[in-house]
Amino acid sequence: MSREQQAVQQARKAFLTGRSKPLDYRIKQLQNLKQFIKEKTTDIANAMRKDLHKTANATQLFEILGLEGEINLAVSKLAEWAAARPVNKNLLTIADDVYIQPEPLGVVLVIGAWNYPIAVTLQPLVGAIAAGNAAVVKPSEVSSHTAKVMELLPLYLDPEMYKVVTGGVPETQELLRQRFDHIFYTGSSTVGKLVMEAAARHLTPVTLELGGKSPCYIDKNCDIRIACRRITWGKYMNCGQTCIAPDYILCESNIQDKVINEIQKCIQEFYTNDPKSFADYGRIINQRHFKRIMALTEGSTLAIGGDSDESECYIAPTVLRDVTPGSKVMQEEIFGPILPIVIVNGLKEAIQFINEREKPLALYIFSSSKKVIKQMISETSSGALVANDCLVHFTISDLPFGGVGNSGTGRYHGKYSFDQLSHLRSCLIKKLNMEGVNQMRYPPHTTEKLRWARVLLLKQVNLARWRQVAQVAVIAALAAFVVQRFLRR
Ligand SMILES: NC(=O)c1ccc[n+]([C@@H]2O[C@H](COP(=O)([O-])OP(=O)(O)OC[C@H]3O[C@@H](n4cnc5c(N)ncnc54)[C@H](O)[C@@H]3O)[C@@H](O)[C@H]2O)c1
Ligand SMILES: CC(C)=CCC/C(C)=C/CC/C(C)=C/C=O
Repeated sequence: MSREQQAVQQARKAFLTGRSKPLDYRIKQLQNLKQFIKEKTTDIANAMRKDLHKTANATQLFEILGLEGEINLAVSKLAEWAAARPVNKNLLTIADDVYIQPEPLGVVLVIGAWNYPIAVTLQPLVGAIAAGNAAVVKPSEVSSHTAKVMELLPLYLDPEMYKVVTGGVPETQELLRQRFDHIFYTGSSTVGKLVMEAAARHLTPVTLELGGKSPCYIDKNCDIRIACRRITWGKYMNCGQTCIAPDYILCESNIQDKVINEIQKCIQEFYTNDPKSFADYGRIINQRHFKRIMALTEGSTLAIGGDSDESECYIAPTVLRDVTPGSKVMQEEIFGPILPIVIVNGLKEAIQFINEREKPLALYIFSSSKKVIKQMISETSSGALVANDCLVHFTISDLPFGGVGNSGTGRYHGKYSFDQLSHLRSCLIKKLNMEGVNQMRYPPHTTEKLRWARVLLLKQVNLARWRQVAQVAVIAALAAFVVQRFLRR
């Protein structure tokens, strides 16, 4: 039996004991997860520096804070999320208990990516634990140092219920041959398709947190200085290796020079004149990606940056101007510090440009006009839309985070993680009395019964607005009528 098979079997066995169901157990595991990130702060920071040249503070700010917030929220809201959820009823079921009962799915496979390895691997795990599942966690082998730290997780969590399997493509493929109750994958759309294919063999539902090109439209009617500050931050953070980084700028030709000028000033302000020796400027994860990104710049005109050093996987913050839609850099997600500017002739053309391509994970618009922002919202589709800023939607636990179409399927963060990794079971508990009310659904199906069925089924009842007494009165009246109509014949 392979190591992967063993891990899944043990996790399933642990799940079947039922011990992950009580909320106290889940809360304890979530607290232990928090203890892990607290006690391993230095190990995580060191690993992140080795993998991605991130400073300890950047790791705290962009990975740990969000994870901590998600854990705190899950701990404080778990009782509410896990409770039965009463629903509105129709008159036919007014006397019944009708509610949604969230229940654990079983064993969840979490496959993480390398760019924010802690955030994108452990935030889904928070949802899996909160929802009462067992989990097998597969950190990305590409961020190998951080993966090594995550191997220590079972020292903090129930080691039979939560497994960490490290390894590369063969190990992931072996995992994907196993049967899971949900697969939560973060990574590229190409591998996302393979994950979905493997999941389909077991009819396993998937969440796919993918990527793609996230456009950024700058309207001429906007404070270009402020817009460029926020775009520069969102683009060059983690050396452009952020799933929701603005991939390219769309703007009119008459503001292009100003945009370039303002971005140049911000690069200097944020990363100094020498980003290569500046601690808060990152590195490309490996030479394969370095070569891929450098090749994307071929055939386009350089406006800012362009320096690189393969031995250090360093690529300077770079802007390309007057980029054509057919250029290499516009054919795939850049996932690096290259920012192309594509010229469009106003909002309408920008919208058309966006709609002719895959639905993005994030769409950014900078404008002082509410009307322009509204038009962008109503005439396009994307996982998220942010106006006049970049990335910050990721920090709001009440916003579902996820893509649409090619950028992903499913969503998470906060209660969305809990729901995504739960089965929302429909429950209807009827009593064995009041049989008279049911006459209208039994044969023979007369026209008169159908008339009653229309009333009983189509009339929605909002229980919150009804008092107990009113309910009883309606039930009594209905029962009396039906008994009189059908049973006395
Ligand atoms: N939507 C999000 O939340 C989010 C977050 C981070 C990254 N991303 C996207 O991820 C992409 C970058 O990540 P990546 O794909 O380079 O990460 P990656 O190479 O680390 O792959 C992700 C995971 O898939 C596994 N994998 C890779 N190839 C495989 C194969 N052939 N078969 C089975 N498993 C395989 C890896 O082991 C890893 O655990 C970008 O497109 C980015 O936008 C999305
Ligand atoms: C701390 C603030 C203001 C914002 C954080 C935004 C951020 C780091 C987003 C990255 C989200 C993420 C894990 C993307 C995956 O590629």
